[in-house]
Amino acid sequence: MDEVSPSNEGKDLGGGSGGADDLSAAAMAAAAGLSWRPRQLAFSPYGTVNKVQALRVVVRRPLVARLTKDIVETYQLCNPQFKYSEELNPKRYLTSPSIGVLNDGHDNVNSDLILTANYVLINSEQRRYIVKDVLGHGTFGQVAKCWFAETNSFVAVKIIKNQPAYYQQALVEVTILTTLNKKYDPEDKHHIVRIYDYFVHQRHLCICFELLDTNLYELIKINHFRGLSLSIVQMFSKQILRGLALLKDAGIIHCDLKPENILLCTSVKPAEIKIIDFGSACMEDRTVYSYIQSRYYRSPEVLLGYQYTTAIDMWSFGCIVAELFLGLPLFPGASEFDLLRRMIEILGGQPPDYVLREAKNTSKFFKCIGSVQNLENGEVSTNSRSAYQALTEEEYETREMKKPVIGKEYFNHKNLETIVTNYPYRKNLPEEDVMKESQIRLALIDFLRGLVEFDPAKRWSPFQASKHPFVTGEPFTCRYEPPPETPRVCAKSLVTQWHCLVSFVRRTRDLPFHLL
Ligand SMILES: Nc1ncnc2c1ncn2[C@@H]1O[C@H](COP(=O)(O)OP(=O)(O)OP(=O)(O)O)[C@@H](O)[C@H]1O
Repeated sequence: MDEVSPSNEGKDLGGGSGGADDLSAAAMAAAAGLSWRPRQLAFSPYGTVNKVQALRVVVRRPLVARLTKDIVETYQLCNPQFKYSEELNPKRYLTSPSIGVLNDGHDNVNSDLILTANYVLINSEQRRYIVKDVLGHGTFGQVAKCWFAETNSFVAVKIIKNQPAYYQQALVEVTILTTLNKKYDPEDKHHIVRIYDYFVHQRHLCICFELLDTNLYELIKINHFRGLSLSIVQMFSKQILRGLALLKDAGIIHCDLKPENILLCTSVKPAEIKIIDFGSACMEDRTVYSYIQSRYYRSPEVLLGYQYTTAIDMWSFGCIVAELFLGLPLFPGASEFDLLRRMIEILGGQPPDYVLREAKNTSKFFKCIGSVQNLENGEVSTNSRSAYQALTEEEYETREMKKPVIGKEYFNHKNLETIVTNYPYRKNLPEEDVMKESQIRLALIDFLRGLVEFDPAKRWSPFQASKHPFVTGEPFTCRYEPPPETPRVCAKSLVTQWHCLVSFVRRTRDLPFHLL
């Protein structure tokens, strides 16, 4: 599912457009709990201008304004035979390519439904969602901003590609989100996107969500890839942890946690974020896919082909927290070899032997050195040294018959401690604040150490991480010892939800495929 979404691949890590002003406005507003909106754009006959400029245009050009406002009447004055018909309006295509070649001309070559402005999506109860814009594209399809007259509000509708595999996986997304929303978070306190509706339109499964705003990657980009302030990183971390705690209780693994999948809420709740995109998610006891997670946020156990649990989301979370602070990904691996090489260098360690011994891909990245002694309890020891050593670039090339792809270095320092400690302080920060921030940075390093921990069994759970001084704001005095983990709640209701979905699928006459 992932390579799927590797926004990684072409991820723009430098430059970027947009104003730092917007971000500082966003950040300040968020910190103060105030509403913030990015600069708003409007369309005019002179191209795209902001609202203030647009107003000036109208004031200066009354003739143009008059013509545009009463254009039909004006045409009728010129030609009394003129009749206006909406059907004759040129269509504004929102989907590209816009040539209908599949599904009786409704879909393009990529199996995406061809959307135009004001296209109407209709659910099984004849409720209408009017498409106004496209918010984003992904592996699974397109996400459109729609007007839903019944509630007098905008919503986001994910229109899944008309292909069996995507359809089936999207049903999993529906199941998982419905259960999370209804059963585990009825009061909407855990920062998980709300699902409102789902239906089939022209053989496309459509999933209707609450409308959210910019994602965290875009937020960092607006800030020219400079990190966010520590108070904002702390605030976002707390919220994401609430979401991850819920997922753990429900026995669900997100499998694609990354800044692009964490969205700011709309102006109603400006400093709030929500986790989206459960299209790759799975239940902890059904981990069927081995190729998951976007590369920069991929955990060592997934990379090595070892069994995985909800702990893989905690690894991704650690990478996200570091990125929010640094403005750049912590492990921007250009290939899996490069990813592992960076992890080993920055963290100064490697996956534990018990993982390397069992993992399917160990021989791709490691060579076995030294003899391994089996202890009575089944553990393996090499007198505290590992029995495995990571391959050098040359050794990898000899084994794989190709050079490993190595990406650019973004940090001047080599390990986590020095990268965080030496990250430039904000300009003109008073000496006293520098001292305070340096203490919080120490807390951040300790926090990250518990998250980007090679050993999945030692990696902190959401509950354990949420008690860390970096999150609670308590003074950081010494290395954090996490409290014992709380017992897991059984995720029975997912099964119930799955049965509801099966009956939905059987009931739906418009179904394109025999799925179940
Ligand atoms: N609820 C929402 N409100 C606003 N925008 C949204 C919402 N959900 C999704 N989007 C936008 O649509 C994009 C694609 O959505 P999503 O990640 O769910 O699709 P996907 O096909 O699963 O993507 P991926 O290839 O990353 O797995 C997001 O990056 C985001 O910009």
